[in-house]
Amino acid sequence: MLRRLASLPLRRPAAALLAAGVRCISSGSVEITLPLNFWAGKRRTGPEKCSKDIVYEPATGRVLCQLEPCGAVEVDQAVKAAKLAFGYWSKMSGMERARVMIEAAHIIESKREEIAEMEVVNNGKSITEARLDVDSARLCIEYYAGLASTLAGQHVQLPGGSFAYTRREPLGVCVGIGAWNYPFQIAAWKSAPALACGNSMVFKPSPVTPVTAVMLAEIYAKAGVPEGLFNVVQGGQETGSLLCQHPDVAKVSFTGSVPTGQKIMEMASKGVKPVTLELGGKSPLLIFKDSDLENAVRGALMANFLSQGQVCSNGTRVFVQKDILPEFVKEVVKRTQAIEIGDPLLESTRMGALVSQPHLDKVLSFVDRAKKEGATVLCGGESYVPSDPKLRGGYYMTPCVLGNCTDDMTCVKEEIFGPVMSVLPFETEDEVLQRANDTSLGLAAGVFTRHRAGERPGDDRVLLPTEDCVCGDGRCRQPLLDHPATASQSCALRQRL
Ligand SMILES: NC(=O)C1=CN([C@@H]2O[C@H](COP(=O)(O)OP(=O)(O)OC[C@H]3O[C@@H](n4cnc5c(N)ncnc54)[C@H](O)[C@@H]3O)[C@@H](O)[C@H]2O)C=CC1
Repeated sequence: MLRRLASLPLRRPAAALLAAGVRCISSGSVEITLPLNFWAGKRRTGPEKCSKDIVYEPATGRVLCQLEPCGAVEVDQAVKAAKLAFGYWSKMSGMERARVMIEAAHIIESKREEIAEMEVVNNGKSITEARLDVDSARLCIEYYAGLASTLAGQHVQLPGGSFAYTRREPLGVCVGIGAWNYPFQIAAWKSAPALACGNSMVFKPSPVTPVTAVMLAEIYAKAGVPEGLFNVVQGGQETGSLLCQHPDVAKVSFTGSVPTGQKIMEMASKGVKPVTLELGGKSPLLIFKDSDLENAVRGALMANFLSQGQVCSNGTRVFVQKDILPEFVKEVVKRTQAIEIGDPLLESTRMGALVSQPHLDKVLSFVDRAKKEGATVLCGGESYVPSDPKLRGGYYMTPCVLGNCTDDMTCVKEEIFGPVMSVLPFETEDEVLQRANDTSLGLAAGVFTRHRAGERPGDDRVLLPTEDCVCGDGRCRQPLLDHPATASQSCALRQRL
């Protein structure tokens, strides 16, 4: 199938690829020469005199493009454009805004493959995952478009026939700062709620993955947002700081690491600006002996190896009840070793490249440290060189399962942000809850069991019932919908049945 990238010149002519019957883009074939900044409705070049950052293609290690980090002048131009657009957009009704956003969602749908391919080229994740990221971005825009026309204030009756009312007003120019693991999706997740409420946005992607946010800017423009409503400025720490400190910025929404989040909160506090921070995690996954092992194994693989393990909410501390530990570990290792690593643009690939060479080195150094601290590498944890010569410079590693882990090890305490699973045995529920919660990076959590808490065999703790049971036994905790007993039957009868 031929897919032509409208905005991104290809190194190899599309016709040649079409003749060969392959997709238009292949790893190693893309070079980006168009400017990656976007404000006031157009792509813009960065400052003339600046030291350029090199952006690499993770699958091959090739140079993809050069980034011109924006300075104070460019940041100011983008914020001014956003301020102007805010004047128009904020006066539109929610329904009018929703119409434009729905149009943007349709355009994303029609360009799904094109966007997903560019995400793969810039980020290194597999094409099957990148397509889902694009879908999630579109769904988010659709969802907030749906909310736009429901935003309303309140009317409050006061004594003596007086009344008060509240209005929901947009803040103004919002800044979005994104991480590199979900570049397109983060840009959509930040802009959709802001735009739905009548705000405008200046978005700064990670300098490692600058490419697809500007595609979103073009999509919004094509959908009909006012010029300057969604802008993209490229750069790293300095550009980000300039945005956070700009006096015309009303709010900052950030996704990234905890240390950067702390700095952003500090900067925003000087201007008394609200912030939304989505930061790192070291989340627990609890696998009880009564769980469906097949489900639990699949869950653990997904919670550790999706996007090469570069997911903030990954369940990287996998606590497994001792009784099933050998069986669980055997199955997890077998399936981890079977994960197909390679060219992220191939449909068969399950794990692509990590985002950069420094990040790969960092993840591998965590594995080394784990070994020194007494963990056992049950599989993987090594750099990997695919057989395809064009991929030899890419940033690949074999997914790793670490056994013999203890709670005090670095691999268990710190966010690795790579394909490294730490397996930890446990005996009782109370023990595992205490250990799972003993972290300053508790972003998410997962549990595999066939019983809800309080229902596990041998667990006599009383839980507040969520639904009334029809059987008349006050101690019954069976949820109504699952209950096989009728109103005339007792729980004892149900148990005998
Ligand atoms: N909770 C969540 O939803 C998510 C959290 N993350 C977290 O992000 C981290 C990985 O992403 P990275 O890009 O390496 O994080 P990072 O914190 O290094 O950078 C994130 C963004 O902040 C910018 N930045 C850096 N210093 C700044 C400063 N002083 N002022 C303003 N902006 C600045 C960067 O240029 C980049 O755009 C991980 O810790 C991960 O857990 C990633 C995705 C989702």
